[in-house]
Amino acid sequence: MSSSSTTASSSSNRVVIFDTTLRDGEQCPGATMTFEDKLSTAVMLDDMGVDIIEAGFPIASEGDFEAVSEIARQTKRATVAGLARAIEADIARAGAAVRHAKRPRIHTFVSTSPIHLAHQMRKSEDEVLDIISRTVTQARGLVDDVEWSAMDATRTPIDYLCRCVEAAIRAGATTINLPDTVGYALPDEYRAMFSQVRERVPQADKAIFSVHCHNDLGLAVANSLAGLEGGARQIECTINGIGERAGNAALEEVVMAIKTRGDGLPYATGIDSTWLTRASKQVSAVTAFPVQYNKAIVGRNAFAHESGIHQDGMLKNASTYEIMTPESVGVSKTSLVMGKHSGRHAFKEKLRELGYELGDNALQDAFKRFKDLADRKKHVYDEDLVSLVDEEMVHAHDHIKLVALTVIAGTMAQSATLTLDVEGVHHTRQGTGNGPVDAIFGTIRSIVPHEADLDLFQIHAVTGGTDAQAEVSVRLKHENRSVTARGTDPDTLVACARAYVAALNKLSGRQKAVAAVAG
Ligand SMILES: CC(=O)SCCNC(=O)CCNC(=O)[C@H](O)C(C)(C)COP(=O)(O)OP(=O)(O)OC[C@H]1O[C@@H](n2cnc3c(N)ncnc32)[C@H](O)[C@@H]1OP(=O)(O)O
Ligand SMILES: CC(C)C(=O)C(=O)O
Ligand SMILES: [Mn+2]
Repeated sequence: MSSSSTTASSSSNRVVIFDTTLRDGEQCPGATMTFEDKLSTAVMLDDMGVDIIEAGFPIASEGDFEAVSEIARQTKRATVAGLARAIEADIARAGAAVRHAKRPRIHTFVSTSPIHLAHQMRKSEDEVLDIISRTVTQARGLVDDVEWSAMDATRTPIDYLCRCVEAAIRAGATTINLPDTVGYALPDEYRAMFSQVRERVPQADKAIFSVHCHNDLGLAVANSLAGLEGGARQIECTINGIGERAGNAALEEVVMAIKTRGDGLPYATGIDSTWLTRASKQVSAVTAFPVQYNKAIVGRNAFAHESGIHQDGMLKNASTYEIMTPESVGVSKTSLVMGKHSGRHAFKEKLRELGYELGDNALQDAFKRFKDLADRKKHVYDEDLVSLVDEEMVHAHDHIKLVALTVIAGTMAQSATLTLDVEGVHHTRQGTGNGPVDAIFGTIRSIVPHEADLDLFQIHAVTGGTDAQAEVSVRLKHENRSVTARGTDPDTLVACARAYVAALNKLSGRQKAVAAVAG
């Protein structure tokens, strides 16, 4: 795979894919990822052919700095970028985090719109121009590959935007990103902004122009593609479209639009599209953000046909109702039916069909849980396996584990007796509550005291039937940090306990904050 800065220019049709799942994606409330989640996601992004991985915002926290540094060390092909405000300390920190990468990039940004200059930055236009020159020069002193972004570009008067872009290019920026930070632009406006800036700024052809679109009006993908028509050749996007507020342009949608509509969109990316389903599942698993059923490309229904006329057409010829094949996004026609008599080979093959490739240990653990499930449940559906493997992938490094749970529920009393394994030591407690779920959560809290509040609690069935697995989502909030986690089990109350414990693991992350287990 060739690096972005060497191949993309507005005269080439190669579009650079800049993935910001680990930075802008992680900015959506509750989507916090652990260090291990970030590393495994970065490895996957590298394998699938992403050109640039924005690994985080190194000044934001020690954890983000460590994650960006480790991703920089481990990434084999992609450029690794760290985000920095137009502040000396941010740029130094980003430079230190990415310096071990084969291809390091510093991505620095500053606001340019009158609204942001007046209310957020409280600086004049000239002061910001000066800041751009200083900070881009500083970044170029640290790395050769510097991206500069005009925050809120789409609400910036074009004359001033051109002066800012000119200052950034003169100071050495190699990529110029003009984001639709607030998701306000219409496709034609966004295209025109790129055309005008590229036409008016001297030496604009020295830089690659980049789109970065938010989905507040549901236009993020349409705007990103319109930006290409205006001469941009880098698209900033995220898996499943996660990101600040309504999210960013979805990587899978951008990639498949380009691949499927080569006639109208004469561009190419370096992404191997057969990874898209797996990538979507991995990001959904590590963030615990469900993918909506009708989500384009990767939703559960994206290739499902229910109505008679459509099914009839599909049986005669798939092109009647499918504009791309499921195989092209990594969904194979599933054929194996799994049950309690299935063996490891079939299990492994089935997971491959569903888009998962597990290491030996994870496969063994998942197989054991599958057998347990098959003993308890009449039909093991694909959705059951997906939930089971998602859990396995996410919880391999947990330091708090649910060992046993007994619950008394009903009209007379509600209590929970619970055993947790905390860093290898078993703790058992009994507690009561206002209902069985309250009793379980209270008992967990008494074993592992913590300050976080329960911010969200949701239950839904993974499949139909009264023996369906329950999937429970729990969001915990502590100060300004919130994490979401999922737990599944045929027993709804066990799923509740699993979800709460998973959220606690995520919240304490690597800090082993559970050292304070109640004696
Ligand atoms: C559009 C985007 O997605 S921008 C990226 C947003 N992402 C994040 O904010 C996530 C990570 N952020 C953080 O961890 C924190 O906000 C930090 C560490 C970066 C900064 O924390 P704090 O120093 O406590 O500042 P706080 O977040 O309250 O305020 C932001 C400050 O940065 C300034 N600022 C914002 N953007 C920029 C910029 N691009 N360049 C320079 N200064 C900026 C604001 O004006 C404000 O400065 P002030 O304190 O002088 O008023
Ligand atoms: C930091 C910048 C690129 C951003 O995320 C935005 O403007 O939306
Ligand atoms: Mn953004």
